[in-house]
Amino acid sequence: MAVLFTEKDLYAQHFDPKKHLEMYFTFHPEKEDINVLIGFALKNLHKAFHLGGIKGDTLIDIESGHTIYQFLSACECFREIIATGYMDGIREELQQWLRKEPGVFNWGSVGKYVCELEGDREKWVQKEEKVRKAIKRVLKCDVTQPNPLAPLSLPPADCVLSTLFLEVACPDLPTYRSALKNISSLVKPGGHLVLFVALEANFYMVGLQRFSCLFLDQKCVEEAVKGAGFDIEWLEGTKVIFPPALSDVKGACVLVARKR
Ligand SMILES: C[S@@+](CC[C@H](N)C(=O)[O-])C[C@H]1O[C@@H](n2cnc3c(N)ncnc32)[C@H](O)[C@@H]1O
Repeated sequence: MAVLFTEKDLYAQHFDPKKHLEMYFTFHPEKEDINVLIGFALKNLHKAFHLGGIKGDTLIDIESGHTIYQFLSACECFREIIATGYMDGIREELQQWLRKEPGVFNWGSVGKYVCELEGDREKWVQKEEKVRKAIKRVLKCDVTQPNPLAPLSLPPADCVLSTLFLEVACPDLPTYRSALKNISSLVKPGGHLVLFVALEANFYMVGLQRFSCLFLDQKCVEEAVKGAGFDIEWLEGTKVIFPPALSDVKGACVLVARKR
């Protein structure tokens, strides 16, 4: 029997953000396979923002969820970061981290890794504050809408970022392509799109709950990005092998594209 693609409702009811962070976002010697994926993302986001010179006034992150690793390099390059999320509960998780509430996830191991890439592992405390200061707003976002931030209408941003999101939210390629076009409307001509994508995956687990992924190869992603009005400047890919019970993901890529 065909497995149905995970709908939003299942995320609202069964996605455990704390478990997700514990499982996928702690550097641990015993989690070498998972470390490869997060390490790859951090190195390439560092390459895009710190070394690549993508900078400007505003960066919009599409479906930040409850994570902040995607801001660790970008916070040095933008005056304002707008975080977004579809679900109230998930946006609240991020707000709790911003308010430094007790029990929030400790991003120390991930943060220190990025600080080390920037030359000083010990500046993590300052970096954490910088991320908090840079995130000026946390907005509702729905990528199925032509203006994903409706009813707000914001000036087009210098950069739109999205990490590990569209492939878990879009059940098929037409929906994926259309969501990328909707996201594209938020970027100014000449502005950048930065994507971190899980490739060739059908599912990933959070605790005992299975969540779907749209199976994408690199070519599908490249074509969708070009079709949404961007020229790809660079793309870095890697192979990934996870414990089979956790996810059947085979690879990942970070790409940087510029809007025509
Ligand atoms: C794997 S997390 C990605 C979050 C973060 N950007 C990251 O890099 O880890 C997936 C996020 O997508 C959201 N999501 C999943 N399906 C969705 C859908 N159909 N519409 C809107 N959001 C969805 C979930 O609430 C969750 O926050």
